Amino acid sequence: MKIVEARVIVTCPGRNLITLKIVTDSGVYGIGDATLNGREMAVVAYLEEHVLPALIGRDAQRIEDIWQYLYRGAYWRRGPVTMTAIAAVDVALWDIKAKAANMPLYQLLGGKSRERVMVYGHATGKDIEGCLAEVARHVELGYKAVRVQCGIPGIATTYGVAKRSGERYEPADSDLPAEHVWDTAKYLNYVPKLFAAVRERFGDDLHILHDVHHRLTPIEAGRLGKAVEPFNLFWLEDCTPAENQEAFRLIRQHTTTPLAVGEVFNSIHDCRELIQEQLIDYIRATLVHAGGITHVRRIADFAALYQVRTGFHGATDLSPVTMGAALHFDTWVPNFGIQEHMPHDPLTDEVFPHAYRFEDGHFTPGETPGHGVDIDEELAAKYPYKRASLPVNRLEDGTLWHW
Ligand SMILES: O=C(O)C(=O)C[C@H](O)[C@H](O)CO
Ligand SMILES: [Mg+2]
Repeated sequence: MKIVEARVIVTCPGRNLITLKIVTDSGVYGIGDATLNGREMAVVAYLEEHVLPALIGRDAQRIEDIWQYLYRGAYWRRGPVTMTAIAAVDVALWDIKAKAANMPLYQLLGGKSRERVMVYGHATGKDIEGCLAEVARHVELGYKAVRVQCGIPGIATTYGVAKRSGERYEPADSDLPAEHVWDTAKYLNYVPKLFAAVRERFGDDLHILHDVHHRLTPIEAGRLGKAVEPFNLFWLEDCTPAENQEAFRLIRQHTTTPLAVGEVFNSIHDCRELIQEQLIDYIRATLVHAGGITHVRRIADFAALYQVRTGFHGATDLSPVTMGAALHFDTWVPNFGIQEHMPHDPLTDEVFPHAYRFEDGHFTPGETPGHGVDIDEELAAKYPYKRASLPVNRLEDGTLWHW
């Protein structure tokens, strides 16, 4: 089954999304997501200039060999641009293999380990009351797990909080990076009150999650984890930047709050100590940014040895193609924890028809052969790329901080 065509489709149906389409001489084609939020065109250039010409004529069935060819063959290994480009190829090839086998992808991976995939939704509010109203809406919709984020008094903008209540949160919201302001002391004083209010209003059964988005130092993260133990969080995410994996030893010494890390990781080497030393509980590295199914399967298998479970990134900058492929992976992977879910804009869903379905706080990937997600190219062409940047963060004195 030879690859005869490989091309990149750039579209912006509400937000920028990059898709790779690989066509074989048998007529079977596959698609992969290549979206790297705020750096989209770097991956487009990498694919078009360096990867796609080398794919033409190769056997689409040789997924592992193509993965190794693109990884080792680049010489410049790893990094988000390289690993996102490899992921797009890999997911498209798994899509082709499963379609050719006439199987939904989860069957090819090893079959179902569960009937359905629990997801968490995002409740965001300008203040605690606003967030509680959003939690109530999610509970009404059937969610069993909700990530809670709210505005912090005295800080003009806070990560994860939509501009207007009830609106979708999209951080890449301006041509050039918007400048946000951060104050750790105000955040640490306030955020435990949010968890207390959620527990009081919704009881003990609802799973609650929170994303610190890399803003604390290790000792501050330890202090927060310890302070919020009574509220029994499902996880505390990205409590400190994780380039320094050792930092998590300090946090672990201070708290039993479960920790999730890894949405910015692109390789098993980014999380090797975190997993091996059992410094985290959930690994968030996912298909699109970490080399596709071929590589993330290695991360998940390695994590399973240490009872670390998956909790894949699933923000709206990960296209429906990643969502579909991730749901097949989640259905198979033995050490599944939870899957993030942020609904896409209805227009995005129209451009990417898909087989996955939400019901009662869970998703099922569908039975369509492949990963079950397609692209309507005619519709996609109506929405051209529009540059959009993620914000930057500064402390009140102007020091550049982690966003
Ligand atoms: O969904 C999350 O947990 C995020 O942290 C979302 C990120 O800010 C987003 O994917 C950045 O592109
Ligand atoms: Mg996050």
